[in-house]
Amino acid sequence: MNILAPVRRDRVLAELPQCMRKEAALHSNRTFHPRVSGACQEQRTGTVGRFKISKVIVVGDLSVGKTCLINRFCKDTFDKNYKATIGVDFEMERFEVLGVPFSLQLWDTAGQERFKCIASTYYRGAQAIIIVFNLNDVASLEHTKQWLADALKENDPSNVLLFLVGSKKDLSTPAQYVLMEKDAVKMAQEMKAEYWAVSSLTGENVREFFFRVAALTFEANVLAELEKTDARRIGDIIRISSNDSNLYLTTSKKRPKCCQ
Ligand SMILES: Nc1nc2c(ncn2[C@@H]2O[C@H](COP(=O)(O)OP(=O)(O)OP(=O)(O)O)[C@@H](O)[C@H]2O)c(=O)[nH]1
Repeated sequence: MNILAPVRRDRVLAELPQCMRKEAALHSNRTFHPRVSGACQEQRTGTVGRFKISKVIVVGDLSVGKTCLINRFCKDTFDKNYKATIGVDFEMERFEVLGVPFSLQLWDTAGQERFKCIASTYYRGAQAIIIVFNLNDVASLEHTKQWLADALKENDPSNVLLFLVGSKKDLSTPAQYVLMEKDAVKMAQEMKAEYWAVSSLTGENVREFFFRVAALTFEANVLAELEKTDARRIGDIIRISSNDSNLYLTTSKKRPKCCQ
């Protein structure tokens, strides 16, 4: 029995959302990996779509706009007053990707130094890390390296997707933005992260960004699931062939003379 309500119609992804900048993207393919779309069509996505909830953590300096970013996407609200996050908070978002249900757990963590030790205990097990900086504050971009290093201490770097997000785009003039973007794209390339610029006040790029996070996390999950199935199959083949050779050995007495 399915006790969950249907996925909201505006959380249905039928195509791969595109990156913002090709130079700083996790990949710039136009469509989902063919193995992933094939597996979805044939309903061979294993635990993805049934039990799997992917954890996404959002880190970055205090007041860069992490809570506002999550609230704009999940609740379509914006609060102009600053209320520090104490420790952590989280929101669940359900999607449907290529017909398969998929859930993200978005963890909003505290940027204030005094709450950092509480927040960092929740970093473990992330499948995606979103590092937020303020597009109008160069220091917050510089600090993203440290936020990433801290988050990666608790996670396997080869198994996690990274996103570098510049916030408060509405507050920069076009000229200021162009300058900041250059540094941000360079930073994203160094980190092997995908770069986005957003405004939670106007909503610019917020939905596009989270759709991209959901799609790429989903894609990585399904590929991992397919690799597990491949490994199991290879294991079976090795087991069967070793059983065969045992059979061969036990029946070796019957081998024709020419083979002995
Ligand atoms: N103009 C503008 N202000 C924003 C935007 N995003 C956030 N703010 C403001 O920036 C302040 C901090 O936002 P938060 O989302 O609370 O920041 P945070 O990163 O969660 O802060 P901590 O919880 O301390 O880590 C608030 O006053 C927000 O209204 C934005 O896109 N544009």
